[in-house]
Amino acid sequence: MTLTLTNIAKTFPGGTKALLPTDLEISKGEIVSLLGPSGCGKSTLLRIIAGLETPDAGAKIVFDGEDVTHQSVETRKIGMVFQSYALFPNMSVRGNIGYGLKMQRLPRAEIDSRVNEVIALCRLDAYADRSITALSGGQRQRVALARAMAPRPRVLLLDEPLSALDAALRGQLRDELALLLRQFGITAIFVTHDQDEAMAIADRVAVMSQGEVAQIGTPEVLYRNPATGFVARFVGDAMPLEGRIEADRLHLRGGVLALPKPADGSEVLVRAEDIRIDPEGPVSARVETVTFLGTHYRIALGGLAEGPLFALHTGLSAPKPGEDVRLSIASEALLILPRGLAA
Ligand SMILES: Nc1ncnc2c1ncn2[C@@H]1O[C@H](COP(=O)(O)OP(=O)(O)OP(=O)(O)O)[C@@H](O)[C@H]1O
Repeated sequence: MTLTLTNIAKTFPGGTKALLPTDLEISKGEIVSLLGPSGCGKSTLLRIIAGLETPDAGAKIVFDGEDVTHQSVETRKIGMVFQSYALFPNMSVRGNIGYGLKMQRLPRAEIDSRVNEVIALCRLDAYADRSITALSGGQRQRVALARAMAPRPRVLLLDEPLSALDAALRGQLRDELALLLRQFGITAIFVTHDQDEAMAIADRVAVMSQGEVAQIGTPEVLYRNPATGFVARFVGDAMPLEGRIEADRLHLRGGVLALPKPADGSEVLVRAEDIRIDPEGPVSARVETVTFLGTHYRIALGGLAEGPLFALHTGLSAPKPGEDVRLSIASEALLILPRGLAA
């Protein structure tokens, strides 16, 4: 299903502008993530698509050429998965998945066949007759997904579906969810505030800030070509380099860096993986802390900015806290961007 959103805005009573006029086009089978900090309006946008919230006048929501702007939640034929799962604890897995189909009064045989189909797809065969209370968080999440998919929705909406899980399980389920959504081939919109999750699951990510889509693109485009300092910070944790810009030179406390182009009035940012500890480097800094993380060391460098700047360092050894080191940053790795509106 293709989803076309035009001029979607939301002003809550009292005047809070949760969402400024937004346009978005999502292709058939595409998975789009709405990514942004708390309060940026992502849930509001999702709830408007679902029909749980009414947009301001002038909005248009079209599902495959059909205007659904004024349709109720039920007639939109969407599937939803929430953080809390909202499963019925006293029912079995099978009972939960079939519940919506029963409400639709589908014939028994049809219900059974659809329930079996999603149980197999979500690899829940071994748990089908268990009660929900006898499942792990990850298994419950798969049941919630299976239940949302059983009525064959036109679009699947997911609101922070992994946020109730612990960190290790989240990582595993993130990849699993990405795979399942693609197997379903369904158009899906996924709300999260976690950049790794958005990048792992979505074909395109819409980065939101203060009620607006700051940038939409593939994870690679957002990472390599962020449009603003805000997007660069949010996707890939770019850090601002505080210094004085004079044409194509950035004067830092510890030295001068060459910029790829004149940057007066812009913001210069860098990512931890692009800072090299290099005895020949043009900038000096002091090592504050060193954290060994297995694949690399994470080094906090002081004396460059107000707060520390982090560098990822690979190799068999690392400098020690208190040592003075020299750094280099390839000029093409520096991000020169308009100052982010929501820094
Ligand atoms: N029912 C409401 N009445 C008034 N203001 C609301 C209502 N719901 C949300 N808001 C406000 O609208 C803005 C956007 O909220 P929304 O829930 O869409 O943000 P979000 O990006 O999903 O945040 P979170 O990640 O914290 O859920 C916030 O400032 C919020 O306080």
